[in-house]
Amino acid sequence: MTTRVRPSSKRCAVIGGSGFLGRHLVEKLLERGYSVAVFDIRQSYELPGVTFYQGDLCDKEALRPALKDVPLVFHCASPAPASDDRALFQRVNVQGTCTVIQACTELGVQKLVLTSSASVVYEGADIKNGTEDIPYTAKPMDYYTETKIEQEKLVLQACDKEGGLLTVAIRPHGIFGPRDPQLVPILVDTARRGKMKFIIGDGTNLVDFTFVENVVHGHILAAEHLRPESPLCGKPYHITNDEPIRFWDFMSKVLVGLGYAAPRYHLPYMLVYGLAMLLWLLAMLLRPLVAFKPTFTPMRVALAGTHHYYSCEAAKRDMGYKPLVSLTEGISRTVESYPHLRHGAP
Ligand SMILES: NC(=O)C1=CN([C@@H]2O[C@H](COP(=O)(O)OP(=O)(O)OC[C@H]3O[C@@H](n4cnc5c(N)ncnc54)[C@H](OP(=O)(O)O)[C@@H]3O)[C@@H](O)[C@H]2O)C=CC1
Ligand SMILES: CC(C)=CCC[C@@H](C)[C@H]1CC[C@H]2C3=C(CC[C@]12C)[C@@]1(C)CCC(=O)C[C@@H]1CC3
Repeated sequence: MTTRVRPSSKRCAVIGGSGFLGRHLVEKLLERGYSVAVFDIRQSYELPGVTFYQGDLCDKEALRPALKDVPLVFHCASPAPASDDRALFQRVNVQGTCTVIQACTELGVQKLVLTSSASVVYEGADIKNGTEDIPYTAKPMDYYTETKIEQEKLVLQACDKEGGLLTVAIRPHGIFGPRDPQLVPILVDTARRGKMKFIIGDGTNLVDFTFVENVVHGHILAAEHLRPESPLCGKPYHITNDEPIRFWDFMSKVLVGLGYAAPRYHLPYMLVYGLAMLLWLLAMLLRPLVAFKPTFTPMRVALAGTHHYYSCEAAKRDMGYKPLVSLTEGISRTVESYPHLRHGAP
């Protein structure tokens, strides 16, 4: 007779645990007494309490050892949104997520928490205090969003309350914090190239930026409240700082905090959006001859010039979520963590 090891409830796996959010999640889980298996295509650190498994999540055989005897799996791996490689997004976010679900089911994992994105409902028009019942956009603005929608559907549909895998999706928005490879580095790079002088539109559009530790808190609460009888089963939840801020005020606070000038001059939104569309078409047409990646993509211009903030009332109600770190504190901790990106730093 074979005896199956009963997975310890303080064991979990983090797929994408080498990334920005993943590593913060791993650190908090360790603090809370979990032992963690990290599965990622690259290893970026070593920590006591973490077992590292390197591999591609599309490869079930590579995944299996990381998920064996683990009751709880967090899936926060994805190619970076800045990539415009449709085949890669399709392979990793869609096929790879099917593989993750299959592996979890075959290995008897009890809970799967997916990091989705609030952008699954965003199509370039204003969203004010959006709730989770807004339908998925039928017109995703990039391949990243297109495949995040498919990924979220797959995970939520896999939820089986009758003794099978339980699933939930967390939808963060505008994650920022120490070690973020995207937001602050893109902003500083744009400023260093002298392109952060302009505000797109009238500058009053409100947006959610969410400090990474609040996103981590939302993930852990979701995992701990996910039970067959709980309302979380098969549902998506927005996790934000619950403090929408003007996009350009946020950018200015970070820039000024790092010693750069805040943008001052206004440009009409439709003009910049039109130019970004033209540039994008040009990039497509010239792709066989020259590869260039415009900074001002239509998606980015839309994000910079429209309202997009979301309600996190459902997370408060169903899992007792409350942001732990305010926007002001989050911005100052973030700015302090980037001495090498300060104005004048070598
Ligand atoms: N950052 C944000 O503002 C937001 C992020 N999200 C979601 O949060 C999650 C985490 O994002 P973030 O931490 O910013 O991203 P990161 O790119 O920092 O982390 C993702 C990690 O997954 C790894 N990875 C990519 N492809 C594979 C693969 N095929 N197999 C195994 N590992 C892989 C990446 O490796 P490598 O770096 O080598 O590609 C990286 O280590 C993502 O799902 C993202 O969609 C949602 C909303 C907002
Ligand atoms: C709220 C949210 C979803 C943020 C996600 C992160 C990125 C999409 C942004 C981080 C830095 C932003 C940025 C721009 C667009 C959106 C970001 C890339 C601009 C390119 C918008 C146009 C400009 O004038 C320069 C901006 C630099 C920073």
